Amino acid sequence: MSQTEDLHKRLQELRETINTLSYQYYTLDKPTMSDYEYDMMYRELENIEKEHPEWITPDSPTQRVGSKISGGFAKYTHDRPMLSMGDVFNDQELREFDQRVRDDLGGEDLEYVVELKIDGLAVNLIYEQGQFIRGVTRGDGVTGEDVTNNVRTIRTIPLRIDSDSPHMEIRGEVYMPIPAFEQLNSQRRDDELEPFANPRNAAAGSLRQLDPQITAQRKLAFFAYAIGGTVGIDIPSQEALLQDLKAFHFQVNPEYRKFTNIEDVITFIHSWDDRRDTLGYATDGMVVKVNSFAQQARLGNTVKIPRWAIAYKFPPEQAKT
Ligand SMILES: NC(=O)c1cc2c(N)ncc(C(N)=O)c2s1
Repeated sequence: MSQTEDLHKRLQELRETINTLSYQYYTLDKPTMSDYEYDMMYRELENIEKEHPEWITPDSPTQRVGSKISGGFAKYTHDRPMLSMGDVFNDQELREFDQRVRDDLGGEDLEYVVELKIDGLAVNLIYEQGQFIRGVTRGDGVTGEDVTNNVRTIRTIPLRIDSDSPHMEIRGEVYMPIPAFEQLNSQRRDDELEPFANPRNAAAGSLRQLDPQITAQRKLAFFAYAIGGTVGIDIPSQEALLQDLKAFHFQVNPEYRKFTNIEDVITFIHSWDDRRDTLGYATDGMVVKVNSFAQQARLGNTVKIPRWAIAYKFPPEQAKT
């Protein structure tokens, strides 16, 4: 093999290895290499790419932080609308949701998957042949803002996934972990800037920066939880989808559970009443979904919201005295 071919092979090894190390460090929170070794590999990759810019690919870890854009964000229409969700605020309304679902399904057996509702901002990630192509805010559910360069800086979002689907839309929530939020606000107070009111506003403000260098410093993260218009893969249920998203190396919130009746759903929801503030990220409720995608399709959606899911909203947290 020629020296150039050797060098190109080394670049490809470094790119794969560093992406895997980032996944273990940021998504699994299980670093497998010292920072020094990581930095040496990263610098070697940067040096080879400087010598051969023609070898740079969008999924290279050096491509996470792009350049500032001018003139605001382009608009992008989602292939499949990002629906909002009906809200309920008490147990009785959860039981009424369950009754409606069972009536519409003619009394057949069903399962619910219950997930934490992350208090961030919903984004749509588009992958083509496994390559991260575009990140779009939810916007009005039909059209959002193209914030690709900023989404690219989020370390828990893989730049490449192991799928040859020509088009895949992964949906989830960009959020700011509480420690990052508190550190950011402390810095803003030192700089005599207005602190962010809550982690959701901080995440939204950070994702809508025109300069990705600033977004990259805000320590945003992403929980994947849904799939949009997708070509070529057939997933039977929400539980299977969450397992697939995890296999694609997305961060999937681990606090989801599956139940066959609404009383167990209610018990699980209330098990969070006094321990939400131990999570390290902001939540504003729980999402209850019919697990089977076939049953979801039969239940369908109204214009704005699914008939197969409901969001239980936690009561506002008591102001800390
Ligand atoms: N509006 C929506 O459809 C959703 C919003 C959210 C949210 N903020 N966090 C988690 C989930 C989830 N796990 O499904 C959903 S679904």
